[in-house]
Amino acid sequence: APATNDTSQDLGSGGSGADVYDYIVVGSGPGGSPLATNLAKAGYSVLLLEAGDDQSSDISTQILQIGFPQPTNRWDFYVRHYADDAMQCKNNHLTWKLTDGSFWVGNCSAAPAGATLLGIYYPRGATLGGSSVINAGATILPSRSDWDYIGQITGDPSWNANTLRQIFIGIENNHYLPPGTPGHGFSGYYDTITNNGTIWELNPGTVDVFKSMVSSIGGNPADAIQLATRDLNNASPARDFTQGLYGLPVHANQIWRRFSARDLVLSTLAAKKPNGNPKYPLTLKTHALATKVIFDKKPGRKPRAVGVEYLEGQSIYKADPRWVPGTNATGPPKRATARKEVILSAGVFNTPQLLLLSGVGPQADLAALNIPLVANSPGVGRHMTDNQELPVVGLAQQPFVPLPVAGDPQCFFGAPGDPCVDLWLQGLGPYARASLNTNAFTYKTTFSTNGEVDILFFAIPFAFRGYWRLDAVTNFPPDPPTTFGLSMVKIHPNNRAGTVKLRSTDPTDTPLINFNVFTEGAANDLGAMADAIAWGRRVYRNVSAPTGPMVPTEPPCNAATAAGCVASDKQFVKDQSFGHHATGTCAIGGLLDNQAVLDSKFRVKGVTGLRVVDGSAFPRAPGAFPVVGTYLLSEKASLDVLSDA
Ligand SMILES: Cc1cc2nc3c(=O)[nH]c(=O)nc-3n(C[C@H](O)[C@H](O)[C@H](O)COP(=O)(O)OP(=O)(O)OC[C@H]3O[C@@H](n4cnc5c(N)ncnc54)[C@H](O)[C@@H]3O)c2cc1C
Repeated sequence: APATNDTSQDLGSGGSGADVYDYIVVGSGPGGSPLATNLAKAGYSVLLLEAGDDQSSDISTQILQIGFPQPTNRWDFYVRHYADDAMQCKNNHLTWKLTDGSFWVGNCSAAPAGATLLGIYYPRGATLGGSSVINAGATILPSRSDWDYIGQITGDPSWNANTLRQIFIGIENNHYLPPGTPGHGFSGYYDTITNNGTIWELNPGTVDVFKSMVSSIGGNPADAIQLATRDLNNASPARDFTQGLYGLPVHANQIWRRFSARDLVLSTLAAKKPNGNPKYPLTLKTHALATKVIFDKKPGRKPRAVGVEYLEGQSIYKADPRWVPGTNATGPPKRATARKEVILSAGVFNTPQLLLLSGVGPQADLAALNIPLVANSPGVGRHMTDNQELPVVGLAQQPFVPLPVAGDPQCFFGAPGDPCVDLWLQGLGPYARASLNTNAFTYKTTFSTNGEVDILFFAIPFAFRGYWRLDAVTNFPPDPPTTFGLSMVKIHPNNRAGTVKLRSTDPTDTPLINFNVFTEGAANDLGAMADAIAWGRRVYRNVSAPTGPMVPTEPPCNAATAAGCVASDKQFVKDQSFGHHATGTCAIGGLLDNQAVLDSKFRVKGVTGLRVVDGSAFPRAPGAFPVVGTYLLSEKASLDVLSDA
């Protein structure tokens, strides 16, 4: 049975009674849950601490199409893109808090009097299952070179593309390809699905845009629908180098029920022995905010992680939208002890925060906050990267209206009484079918450094300009129904200049987060994105009637030639691009690289008994989307931890 949402509950079973376990895992997202459940299935007692609660009973967390970040399942971070206020101010999607407590979104020039600038909204999942419960589900394997790169920088031959593909085959439960298709798995836990072409037949306007995209690289526009069902995770060695239109796989099953890391935890907890006792020694505590790793420090030996401190209580972290000033933990910090290891999987912002609070980080930063030094690790909270995104927006000659499907009721995004939810529960209706964002177009710009595609587009009749709270008042008009977005995602960004630093020593405070976008490798990244914008404009102009020719509107540029737009396009990208795939704040690297926080086995350098297994560990952004790569990291780490057990 699903866990309850009661405050600070010990929802598992197999712990030892006292707060002593073989392993303690902090965070239940794609980094933590596979590892925690694998260790428990191997017979080790595991405590899984999760600061959020279990929202399984919220139907919107089950239906992929209506799974948005909710106040009950997210933490709201507000980040900077630049240290420089003037540069930051140009962003059109800054969030401000007004004097009456409400939120307003817009750039600095129009901010209401008295408004307090919070920053650029950057939600993360904070619930059982982490961000995999609220994300868009896009499941795109990293490039082969992303895995080989880790092998190169660490000298560890277990990091290579073939091994990681085998791990993928082991976890995937593919619902869109014929069983036996090479490079895929059909009996794992990670459901994958993509469109079967029907969605495009219902959306002829989108297909008109597809045709122009296909023509732009010399393809046959008549093949557009078939191409938009192709497998983007195919095992061909040419995959990473090949431009074109594909189906975009997502983590969901054949009725588009979201798979998330939560499923792994709940199914492991639910498994019973014949006598009815829990089968696996996994203990889950929700509403448990880890605040510190406890170290055993003996002279002449590296400090050893022996447990964690945690606070119990709902919504005690200040990024929780339900947090109200004065909310406290339900008691003093508790302690749990790990006989073997502590593993941090608290996500790209919270794992470095925890390390810093525990005394592992840049020595000077820790000294400035009077945090006793456990290990000087200059790379903690540094080298953060992100896949910057931006839509190339165009207007069509007519609105994008899908053809009606006989019998389909009007849907209400899961609001009470939504008839589409009732249908979905029977495996029917619009929510049980592919949505429009199940397409991808891979594009190689002239700035690709290794011959691989370096931009991924998804094509939707909507301009996806980033994230902000849905209850905020926005300072921009709604888009007309003729709007289309070629949403671009920068693959292999060169910038790793982002930072996560402590705001204070209060573990319920959010850290200070600055992506320092386009600081490193900017000529390449901005060049590629400007190249891709020019391609998007060409695509729009060549869309056939009745949808086209379309008029490119954003980024705005009235120059007569494509070359004339490059400078303003780059500036627009600098001002308005956004991200939500942050990785790399505790990166794996070579033993001699003092910026590498982890060795190739996820062990935190400078101490023992402590690993980091989540999106923080990537030394470069894994492809265009990080989530499936994070599950693969966790599976690989499971092998490493078990081999040391
Ligand atoms: C809105 C949104 C859309 C996205 N869309 C996609 C997509 O389509 N495809 C894709 O590949 N990626 C997507 N991502 C990114 C992807 O989901 C994340 O990269 C991935 O989930 C990271 O996994 P993780 O385990 O590192 O961290 P998370 O998933 O963030 O999990 C961390 C967990 O740790 C818990 N935690 C944090 N601190 C503590 C603490 N101190 N004590 C106890 N628990 C703690 C949190 O509550 C959370 O549950 C999206 C993300 C968001 C937010």
